[in-house]
Amino acid sequence: MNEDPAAGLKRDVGEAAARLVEDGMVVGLGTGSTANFLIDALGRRWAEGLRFTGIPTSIRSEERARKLGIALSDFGRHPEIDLTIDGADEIEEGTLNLVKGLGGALLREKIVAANSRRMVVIADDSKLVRHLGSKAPVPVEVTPFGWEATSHRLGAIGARVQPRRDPKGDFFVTDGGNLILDCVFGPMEDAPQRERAIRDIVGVVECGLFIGRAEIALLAGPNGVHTVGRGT
Ligand SMILES: O=C(CO)[C@H](O)[C@H](O)COP(=O)(O)O
Repeated sequence: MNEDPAAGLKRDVGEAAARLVEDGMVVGLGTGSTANFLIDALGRRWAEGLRFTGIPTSIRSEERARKLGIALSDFGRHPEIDLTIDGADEIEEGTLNLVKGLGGALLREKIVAANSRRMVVIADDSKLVRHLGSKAPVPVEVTPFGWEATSHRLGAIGARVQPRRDPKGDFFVTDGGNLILDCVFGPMEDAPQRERAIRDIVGVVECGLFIGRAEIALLAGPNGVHTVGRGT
């Protein structure tokens, strides 16, 4: 198995973010390899006596947190979340707008982020980009019915579209039973408008552009973890 070269940095930032959680909070638990380090660190804090309620953003994160004994609840019972901590595939300098969803959990992640008082994004500093779309495609979750037509419409607004497949070559199916179309737009100077254009297409369930959601980013680099706010 290939070792993730950024694993150490992801661990550092996951552990730093776990220190933001306080007793009594309702906490959105992100998805992905960085969020896994956060969940593991929260599991250790739980064992030491910290008590909070976790709202997982995917079945994978739910299973991981449950194994560590963390109390979980469903979003319907806690529609107001104090703090969500989640990873990202790209973080735009200055705006902290994000591309998310290469891990396939973007719909729940966006619902949880949209209903959180604060969202903190955690990543190694290779995820910081000048413009979203520089390195990552924009994942777009679509209904299985009519996905070809939806794909065509995404192509018409400038995307090079690749349906996501699982390791066996079948369509990747999200926790919500939908498909993902990975859309390459190249570097975008107009991500907010692009998000609206994507979401206007019938058949699109949600898109992996997170505009104005993250309040701060914790970024890990060789010199440690530092905090970046919007506009800096
Ligand atoms: O959006 C996500 C999952 O849907 C992840 O947060 C994103 O893919 C980052 O993952 P990783 O921490 O493994 O690099």
